[in-house]
Amino acid sequence: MVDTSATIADVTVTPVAFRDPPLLNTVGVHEPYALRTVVEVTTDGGVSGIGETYGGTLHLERLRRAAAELVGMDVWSLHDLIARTTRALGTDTPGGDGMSGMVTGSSTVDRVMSPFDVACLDIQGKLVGRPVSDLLGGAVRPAVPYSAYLFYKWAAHPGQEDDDWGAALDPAGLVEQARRMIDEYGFSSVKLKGGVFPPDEEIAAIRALREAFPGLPLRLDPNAAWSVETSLRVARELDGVLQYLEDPTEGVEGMAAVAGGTPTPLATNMCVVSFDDLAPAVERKAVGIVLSDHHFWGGLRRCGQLSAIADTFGLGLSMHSNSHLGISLAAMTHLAAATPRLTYACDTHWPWKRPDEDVVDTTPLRFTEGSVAVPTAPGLGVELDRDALARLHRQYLDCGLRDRDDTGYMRRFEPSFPTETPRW
Ligand SMILES: O=C([O-])[C@@H](O)[C@@H](O)[C@H](O)[C@@H](O)C(=O)[O-]
Ligand SMILES: [Mg+2]
Repeated sequence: MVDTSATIADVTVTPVAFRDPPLLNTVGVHEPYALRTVVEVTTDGGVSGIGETYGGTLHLERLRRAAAELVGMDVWSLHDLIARTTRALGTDTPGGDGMSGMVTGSSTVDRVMSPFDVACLDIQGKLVGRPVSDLLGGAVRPAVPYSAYLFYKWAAHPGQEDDDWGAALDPAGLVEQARRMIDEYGFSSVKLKGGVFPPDEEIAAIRALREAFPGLPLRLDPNAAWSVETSLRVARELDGVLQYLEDPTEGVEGMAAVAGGTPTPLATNMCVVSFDDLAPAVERKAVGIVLSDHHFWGGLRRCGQLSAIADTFGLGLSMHSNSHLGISLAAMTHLAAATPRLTYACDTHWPWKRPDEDVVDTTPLRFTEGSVAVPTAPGLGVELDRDALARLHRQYLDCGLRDRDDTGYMRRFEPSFPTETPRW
């Protein structure tokens, strides 16, 4: 019999930075670099696996604490991973979610253990010669569809030359952005990050997108920038136009009030972000669709548990994304492929990343007709490029950014940029 036993002998935790365009959202604007952390787990037998997560200071410090606790762990034990991460964190304070204030309240243990779960699955796959999707129950689709993720954006970071995408600050600019993204990637669903301009301007943008792309499902996500009343008004105006409306307003109670007044399904990656949030949301009928995200739901296997709960209570599943690199795209693709309930095209910030900046060779992750084929090589199917990792780590050291701060960056250019919620 093949020996598949493996104990963790070493864990490295490396923060990296990659260039990011000036994408606008309700809390501000993306800074010139997005921060991530790459973890590499190596077994006593010399097999290594990789994972990727947020890059903020507090999160990084927690990852390092957890990493030290994992040496000696059996790579097959999810329960020991949970126990060791919990022990490493002790009674830690909340925060460190790496999402610039847009998602709070996710479980710290789940966030910290997530990249290690991915790395352990990568190792397990290599040990048994099977792709990660097989370890998650098997792929139910050969390729995973992703959605075009539109952002209002400036033409350039202040003081820099215009980037390749140019500005998108009105309906025509967004239609042009969507057209290019669809032409290049083949996406067949479209999401607009809203909460940036007054709701009537964003309604006009959705109408322009509907007219330009008649058959494509459309989603709008203002990251809880609206009151219940505004949300109900927007939902009424866009009745029948949206596939779902994502986080129009804050909190389970607010979302329940909106959900009760519109036939448009509501989705969330803000008010249901941990297992503790599920019961109240189900009880209040606050959301129809949960955007899973293995980075804050505890990794790929914990997302499988989320999917079982969604099955039980009839919740739809979609997938959330932040700015990310290829390790996460591979992990998201394996997970989505092995989650029958996940029937919506997943979010991804991928088109906003420059193709020449990554820590893995991204060839296995090419988009065809808006989808990424599930990698079939053992493990995640992507390998760490150590030179590229060193380059992006150097960029992290040099760029000076240590925590995502969309609001602070915006206020350098618009000192009176508002932070009150709801904004409209
Ligand atoms: O990258 C952004 O600006 C997004 O707004 C992101 O931070 C959100 O977490 C996300 O995409 C969402 O769906 O809420
Ligand atoms: Mg969202």
